[in-house]
Amino acid sequence: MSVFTSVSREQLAVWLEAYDLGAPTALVGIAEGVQNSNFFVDTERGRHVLTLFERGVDAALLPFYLDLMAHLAQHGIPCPAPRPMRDGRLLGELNGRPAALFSRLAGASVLRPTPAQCAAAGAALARLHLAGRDFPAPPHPRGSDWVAATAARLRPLLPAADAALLADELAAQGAPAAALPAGVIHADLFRDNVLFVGDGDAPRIGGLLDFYFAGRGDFLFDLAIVANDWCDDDGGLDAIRLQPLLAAYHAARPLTAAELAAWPRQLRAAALRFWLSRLEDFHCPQPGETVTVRDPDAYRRILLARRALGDAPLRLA
Ligand SMILES: Nc1ncnc2c1ncn2[C@@H]1O[C@H](COP(=O)(O)OP(=O)(O)OP(=O)(O)O)[C@@H](O)[C@H]1O
Ligand SMILES: N[C@@H](CCO)C(=O)O
Repeated sequence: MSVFTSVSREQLAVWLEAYDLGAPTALVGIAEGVQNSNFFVDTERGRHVLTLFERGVDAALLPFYLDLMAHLAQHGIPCPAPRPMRDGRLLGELNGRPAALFSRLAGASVLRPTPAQCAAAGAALARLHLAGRDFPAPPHPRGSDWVAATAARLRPLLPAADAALLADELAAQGAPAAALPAGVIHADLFRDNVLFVGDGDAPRIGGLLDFYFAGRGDFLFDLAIVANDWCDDDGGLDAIRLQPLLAAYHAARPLTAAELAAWPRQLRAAALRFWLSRLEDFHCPQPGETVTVRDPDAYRRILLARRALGDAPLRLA
């Protein structure tokens, strides 16, 4: 279920008067998604997606997210482009929620990506990093401060073995060994946030969605998030999918020696971040938040498997 706040055709028609897009011709709630309320909206002048932002998204950061998506779209990244109102505003309010209208993108997400789709995702991530490199951004909201605070809050709630694993991993992460190339990162580019068109052997990316964890961060952390989700094989990393992902990323933005050395640790940092957020959603659900809890144990398994890989630098084939 992903329409948490409903919108009537009458409300939509009034709201659309602020835009230069004509009257609405269709309004359909979107079933996918677990955080915001999304609708396909057609008007006399185009096809759009309407998003009502629910409580899980930090409303203070919405102007940044919308400006970022506008910037990336202008630089050729296939992300939803916010539609400006007649007076230039990107963000409005509908039915008591902050709301925005976006370009409707083509394609569908895939649960089992092919090697070619992994390569397309790697290239798209590198292009996103290059396009957002100089865009002013606050730190992404799930960085080291959030990790430390969330770990401290969760530790008393966890079984002893999990609390020990958490403490050990935090100690192992420690301070970064070297500054890594940084800029705007997506920070949540899971498979369900990428739309593909074309078949699995000749894919084209139709859309990169859901920028609501974006901010400034290490590019390698973003790549590790993608590798952990796209290339996981029951905890292990599947080389058949990982190699094309990394090679395509590297071809568009070559990884530095410091990044190759930091890879094992970033895989663990990325696994830890999602283990913690899933544990937080499970143990400390926020009143009024709509987020569906995803399995924390999947990321506990991924963290354990990445720890078992050791510290050898990444070697690109
Ligand atoms: N601009 C767009 N063009 C086409 N489809 C879109 C667009 N934005 C969203 N969608 C569709 O809506 C679905 C839900 O969107 P999204 O993933 O942003 O949901 P959410 O609830 O906001 O976030 P989450 O990823 O946390 O579930 C997507 O899977 C996709 O099918
Ligand atoms: N991608 C996240 C949820 C949405 O941020 C997860 O799988 O835990």
